[in-house]
Amino acid sequence: MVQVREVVKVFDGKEVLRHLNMSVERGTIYGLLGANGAGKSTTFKLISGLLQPNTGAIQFDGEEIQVQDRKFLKEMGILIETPVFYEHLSARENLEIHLAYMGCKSTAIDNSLQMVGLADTGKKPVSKFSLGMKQRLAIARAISHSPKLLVLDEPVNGLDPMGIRQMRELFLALVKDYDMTVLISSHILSEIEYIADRVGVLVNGSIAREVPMSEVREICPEGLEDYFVNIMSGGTEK
Ligand SMILES: Nc1ncnc2c1ncn2[C@@H]1O[C@H](COP(=O)(O)OP(=O)(O)OP(=O)(O)O)[C@@H](O)[C@H]1O
Repeated sequence: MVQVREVVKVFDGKEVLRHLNMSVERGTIYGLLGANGAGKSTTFKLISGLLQPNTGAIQFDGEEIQVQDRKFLKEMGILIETPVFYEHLSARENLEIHLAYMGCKSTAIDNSLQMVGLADTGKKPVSKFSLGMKQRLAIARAISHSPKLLVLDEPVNGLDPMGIRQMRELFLALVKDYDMTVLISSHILSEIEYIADRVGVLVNGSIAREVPMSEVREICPEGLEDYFVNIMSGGTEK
């Protein structure tokens, strides 16, 4: 569904991404890992068409992504960095505005709010939401227009353990029952380990390893955290 080919992204004269290649298969969950500042959010913004690569190309569903083209935006549900809302409006009103922008009917609002556990927030303005509630609303907004691809940068930030578990089940269900493909980053490696089909590790601006989770388990029975630490410390065998 997503093919990133030889992408270079430069900020202030510094190559943040250098010859980045990655591919995300349709109907799977891809976990993108990397240390702070490795370039995960930048990669997600490029794939979402929010940023333009300096060189290289990104294909989505066989077509080259054009930056800020609403045709691509409609196909993607995006949660990158800190989500921003109309704070004086309710969850429902925020989703109405989002769906109007996307050119979709508001019929999916109840289901989206239900899926993230915000069905009972009524007229409460977002300014009175907790951090975790805002994160849930951001997930509801990302899925509300039934995108093909969900791009989720640290989506469980601020969620309590129950919330993390609920969102984990939700992401798995979105792939299984709603035909979505998920691209996700998280520093909580146990979460990625639980849901991802494939992981990519971003080091020095490119993907150092891209492997199925089954291979990670074979190479590193201790789990994804050990696999990740091994790569970060220059390990070659794992
Ligand atoms: N708009 C920008 N202008 C200049 N530098 C930027 C910009 N956006 C990101 N960077 C730089 O690019 C690098 C990668 O940032 P990015 O946010 O993609 O990393 P990340 O892997 O998502 O980090 P984290 O895990 O801390 O969220 C960092 O050095 C950051 O300072």
